[in-house]
Amino acid sequence: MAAVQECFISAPGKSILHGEHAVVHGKVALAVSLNLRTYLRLRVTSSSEVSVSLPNIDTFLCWNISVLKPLLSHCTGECRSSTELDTELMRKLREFTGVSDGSTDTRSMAVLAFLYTYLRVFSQSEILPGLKVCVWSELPTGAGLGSSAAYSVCVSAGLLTARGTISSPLTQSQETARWSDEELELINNWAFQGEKIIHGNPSGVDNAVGTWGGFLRYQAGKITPLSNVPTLRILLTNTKVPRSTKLLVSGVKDRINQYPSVLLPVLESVDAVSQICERTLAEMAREGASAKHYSTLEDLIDINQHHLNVMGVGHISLNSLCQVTLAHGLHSKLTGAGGGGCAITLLTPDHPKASVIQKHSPSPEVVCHTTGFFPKAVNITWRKDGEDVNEDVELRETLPNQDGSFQKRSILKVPAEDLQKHTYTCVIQHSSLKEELVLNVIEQQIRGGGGRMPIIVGVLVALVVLVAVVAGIMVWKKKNSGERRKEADVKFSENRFTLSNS
Ligand SMILES: Nc1ncnc2c1ncn2[C@@H]1O[C@H](COP(=O)(O)OP(=O)(O)O)[C@@H](O)[C@H]1O
Ligand SMILES: C[C@@](O)(CCOP(=O)(O)O)CC(=O)O
Repeated sequence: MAAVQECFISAPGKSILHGEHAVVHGKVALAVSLNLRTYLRLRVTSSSEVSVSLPNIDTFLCWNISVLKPLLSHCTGECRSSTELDTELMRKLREFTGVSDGSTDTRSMAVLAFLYTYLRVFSQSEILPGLKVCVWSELPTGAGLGSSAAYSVCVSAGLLTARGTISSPLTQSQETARWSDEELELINNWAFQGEKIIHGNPSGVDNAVGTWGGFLRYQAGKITPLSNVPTLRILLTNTKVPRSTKLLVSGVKDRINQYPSVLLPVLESVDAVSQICERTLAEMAREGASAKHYSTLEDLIDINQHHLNVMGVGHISLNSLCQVTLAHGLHSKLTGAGGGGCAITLLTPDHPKASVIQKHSPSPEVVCHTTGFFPKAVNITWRKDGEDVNEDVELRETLPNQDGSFQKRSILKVPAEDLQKHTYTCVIQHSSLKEELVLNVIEQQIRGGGGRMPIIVGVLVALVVLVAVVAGIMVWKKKNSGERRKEADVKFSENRFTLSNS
């Protein structure tokens, strides 16, 4: 396979709905990719140096290839295996970089993971190539959103592409291209090694989401994409309390060893939480979301948050976040390794607020406008003296609001005299309403259910990183690309490359 000289790759972060920590011990986790990504630009150079820029962690390093080559002296035959960590290479790298075994230092971990992958991927090639690599991210580092996995996925995909082990997926005429499942699996395996270096004992769920994207069920290495899921609104809040995944994961292990009879049933219970959640989401997608479904999801969040506290990965900042949201009727839990970092809050359906407006120019018409509702599905119809009106109706597209709710309008063309002679009503049906919302045109009412969400969003806004719509594949947004697109040749969006010439 021909190696490429230059590539631009990105991988998403993730949020775990349920199953963090338990997944390290073979239980089920449910996780979803975020529209926050890590980016890598790699260039093969004719120089004898490998230079790495990691601006998020203030790290800019350069090595001469002649000092790296001896680190591979033990490598013969099987040295390119992507499934097992080469402990001898790790020992040499620790000696070379001066990083101790128990270190959790951000820069050291990132550099070790990069050098390890570089040396192993190119261990069987004639020469170690000169490279210029830059990795940067929209994800907060060490906040539970899988920044280390997104980093490892980008590094693995970039180096494997440069080595020619996986194909360059783009041709000149293509805007998007996909790696094959085999190639994605290879990227994922190598990324898992990177995760082992950074985390110590990862389950593999983070790199799986970073590689495949979308909504996944993960258990003991088995990755199952879940497509039959409803759209949920999840508020993601960063407590900004720093913590180390590596220490938290090993702390849970110690606790299990100390109190197996207490902790093992807790892990079983978390497993059951993930499974009930999965079934509930499938039911919501199949039958439509009901208040009972939401109540189940809220119960599961509360139960799991208690379990995570029992595992010893809670934090006072997370407890107060849960209390603040609960005071407004909303349920939260930590996401990722905990000990600080991020939490998720399930936002509940919102009632539509509605109004009708009469317009006389350019032609007489009435506009029925409804906004602030969630989920997206809504029905707006018109009635004349109680009978449905289907003619002269222009139904506009449902549009998103900034807070994740939606708005929609319907326009009825009707002569002014008809409005005097007949009773026209606009009727709104939405799953959050017990009864349909009926607005009389002449009264020009402004009505609607009282939404509590604006208050909540206001309360949390200082902490909010992102309001994520969590379901299905999160497509990379062009409008957010700004400066990045100018540099972009190739993007890796979930499991796709996207060519960007602008
Ligand atoms: N943008 C980045 N540049 C370099 N290294 C990164 C970057 N993002 C993450 N990392 C590496 O991943 C580590 C964070 O991993 P971890 O503690 O598991 O947190 P997270 O929950 O964000 O994955 C950092 O210490 C660093 O080594
Ligand atoms: C705690 C754990 O379940 C998730 C860790 O996620 P993060 O590194 O905090 O983003 C560990 C793992 O699954 O490897």
